[in-house]
Amino acid sequence: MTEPHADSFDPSASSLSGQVAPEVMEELLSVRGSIDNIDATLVYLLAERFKATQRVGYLKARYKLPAADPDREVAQIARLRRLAEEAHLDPAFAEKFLNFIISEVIRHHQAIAENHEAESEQVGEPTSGR
Ligand SMILES: C=C(O[C@@H]1C=C(C(=O)O)C=C[C@H]1O)C(=O)O
Repeated sequence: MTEPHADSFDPSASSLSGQVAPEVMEELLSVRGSIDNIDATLVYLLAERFKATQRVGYLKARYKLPAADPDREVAQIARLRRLAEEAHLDPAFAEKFLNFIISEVIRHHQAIAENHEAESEQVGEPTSGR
C-alpha cells in the first residue's frame, strides 16, 4: 500500500475512532460526508466572491474611490439578516460572518489601492485615474 500524500484528506479521521459503536461511527461518517461536500462548495463560493470583489477593488483604485462603502454594507447586512431568518439561520451569526468577509475585502482593496498608487508614481502617471 502506498503512503498517503502528506496533505491528503482522510475523511474518516476522528478522535472518536475506537471509542464509539461501529454503527454510530458509520452514521457519523455519513453525515460528515455531507459536511465535507458543503465545506468544499463554501471554498469555491468564497473564491468566486473574492474574484468579484477583487474586480471592484481594481475599479476603485483606478477611479480613486474609497475602499469601503458603508451604505452598501448596511443594505447588504439588512438583506442577509432577513434571508437568514427565513432560512432558520441565526441572523446575528449571518451578520458577523458577512462583516468578517467584508473586512477582509476592504483590506484587499486598500492593498490594491496602495499598489496602484505606487505603480502610478513609478511610471509618472497622473494620479486622477482618468
Ligand atoms: C465589494 C465592495 O467593497 C466593500 C466590500 C463589500 C463586500 O464584500 O460585499 C461591500 C462594500 C464595500 O465596503 C463594494 O463596494 O461593492
